[in-house]
Amino acid sequence: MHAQPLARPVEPLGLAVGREAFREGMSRLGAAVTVVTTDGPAGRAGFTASAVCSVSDQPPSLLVCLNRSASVFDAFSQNGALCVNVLGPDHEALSRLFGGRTPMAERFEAADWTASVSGAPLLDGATASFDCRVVETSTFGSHDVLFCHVLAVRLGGEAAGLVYFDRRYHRV
Ligand SMILES: NC(=O)C1=CN([C@@H]2O[C@H](COP(=O)(O)OP(=O)(O)OC[C@H]3O[C@@H](n4cnc5c(N)ncnc54)[C@H](O)[C@@H]3O)[C@@H](O)[C@H]2O)C=CC1
Ligand SMILES: Cc1cc2nc3c(=O)[nH]c(=O)nc-3n(C[C@H](O)[C@H](O)[C@H](O)COP(=O)(O)O)c2cc1C
Repeated sequence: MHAQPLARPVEPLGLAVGREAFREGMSRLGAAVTVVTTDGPAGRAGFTASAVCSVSDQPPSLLVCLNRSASVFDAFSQNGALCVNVLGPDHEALSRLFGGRTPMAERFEAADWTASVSGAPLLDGATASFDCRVVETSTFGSHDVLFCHVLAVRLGGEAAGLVYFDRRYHRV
């Protein structure tokens, strides 16, 4: 048997990777929808986030990617604490509210909240909530990546979720 040559002709892959092609591809990477909240000296704030990821279970940690141009950016970077609230199937309207361009008071009026250990608002009825302290921040492109130590986890009654895929919400 002869070994196959390693080099193969390069085939066209499709769209060149500009912003639009990147977003088109990313629209097919389904993700859980969360509302990330904070409270502290810089005030209460929250935004819808799909760029949330588990990092390590020792120490229990996760990351959140936050656009520096978001109105909530200063509150998050100054408070140093946040809560990741994983949304359930009935939270589509809440996700839209926290998804931008709505005054902060109006966003929070739409649901019930409990203060967590870190001070960040925990969403009552969330599928799961991760109360966190921000321990490290990296700046990359338009976003800051917030590395967080998880201080406490609260589980909701039912393991049901909301996924954002193909620019639409899907109940899981
Ligand atoms: N990671 C992020 O910052 C995300 C931001 N969004 C915001 O919601 C708007 C609507 O999103 P879609 O309906 O999904 O349509 P879209 O065509 O704007 O985005 C498609 C996908 O690209 C990614 N994406 C969008 N904007 C991004 C950004 N600034 N940085 C990194 N990744 C980004 C996300 O995975 C998104 O689901 C976006 O224009 C953006 O403002 C939505 C999802 C993730
Ligand atoms: C489904 C969905 C997912 C989003 N995910 C993120 C995210 O992971 N990171 C981010 O910075 N913004 C994300 N956004 C956009 C923010 O929610 C939005 O910029 C934020 O609410 C601030 O908006 P504002 O500047 O009008 O207050 C997402 C929006 C939607 C609708």
